[in-house]
Amino acid sequence: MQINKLSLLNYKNFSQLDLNFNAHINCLVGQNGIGKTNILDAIYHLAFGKSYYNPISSQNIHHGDDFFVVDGALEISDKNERIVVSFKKGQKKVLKRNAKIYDKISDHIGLIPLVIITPTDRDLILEGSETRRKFMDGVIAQGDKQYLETILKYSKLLSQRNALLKYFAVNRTFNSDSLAVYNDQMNDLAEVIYEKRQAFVKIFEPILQKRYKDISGGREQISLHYKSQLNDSENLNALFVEAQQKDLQRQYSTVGTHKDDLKFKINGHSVKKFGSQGQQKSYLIALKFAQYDFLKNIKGFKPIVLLDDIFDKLDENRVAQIIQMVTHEDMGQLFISDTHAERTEDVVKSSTENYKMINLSEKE
Ligand SMILES: Nc1ncnc2c1ncn2[C@@H]1O[C@H](COP(=O)(O)OP(=O)(O)OP(=O)(O)O)[C@@H](O)[C@H]1O
Repeated sequence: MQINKLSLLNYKNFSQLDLNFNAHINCLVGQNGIGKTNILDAIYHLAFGKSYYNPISSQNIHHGDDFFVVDGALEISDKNERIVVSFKKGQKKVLKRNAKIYDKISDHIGLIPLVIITPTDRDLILEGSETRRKFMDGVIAQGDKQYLETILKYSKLLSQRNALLKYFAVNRTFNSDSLAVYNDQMNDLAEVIYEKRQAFVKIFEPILQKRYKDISGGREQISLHYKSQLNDSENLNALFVEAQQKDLQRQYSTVGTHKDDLKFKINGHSVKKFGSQGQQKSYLIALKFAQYDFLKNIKGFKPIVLLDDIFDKLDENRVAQIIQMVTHEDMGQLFISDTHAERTEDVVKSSTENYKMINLSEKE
């Protein structure tokens, strides 16, 4: 699996850009604000049909223009593939695979397995449960289409149920039958989501523990726990009955798999509350590498890895360790962004000769 060429039209700060990539390691270098992250984000677009950093498509169009195109030439399982994502203001985003338009962008997810490591990953530890759910859903969905469809349906029903609760409050009315319609449908979907998340954590935890051990030298024991209101309840319908008064009062659904979370622990204690900065960073990198292993296992080929700006945010030892892991394991295609060309080249060169430096400052 590799990206051979990327062409951008009116994408963020690039009016037009054509790049050819190395099959192994690509170092995107150049000064701050030159567009290194934007190129990684364009690659992310090819895999997910959307930006990792900015979900508002119109803001990804180059200022002053009214459309963007991200066009990639790839090789997937020894077949040439062309993926094109385009967006015009006021219209629906279009995603094409070999000139054929997808009916739903979600049908594309999983074709290009990809792992992105960025300084914002620390949100996974520091922020609320939504960030961790998104991470978990993203990993599972890349290998399981039915799961993706189920969470999309669940989240649509959740919005409709919340709208109904609001409607009851605004109109001072209540109809248990109409609420039951949502409860029943969400109950069935929640059962699937719960089972698949449970199964995922069971497989993922030992992979994560192994990665953490390799990164930290094996001093501490880490764990990953799936927390769900469904752990202590028969099913979601039972939870809905218990929470009905609260839901009506608050005008939104207070129970369900949209409240699930992942608990990260080191030696039995919360990584967020008790982990040192170094332990938190190691846990995060282990999570991302475990994501890589998990995807590689289910896909049967190596995912693409994007490393955004990690030199500035991680100490050099950790970065060198990541690059070594990547090169020694023959990891597949890797894209690294950094402001310092020499720093990146030195680290990469010490592990492999198979790399390409792409200096964006020279492309201006
Ligand atoms: N829609 C847009 N139109 C034009 N320029 C944009 C748009 N969105 C972002 N930019 C510009 O892109 C630049 C940021 O690019 P990017 O984040 O990729 O830089 P970088 O090379 O990764 O920088 P750093 O080294 O600071 O992380 C900024 O100059 C920003 O103004």
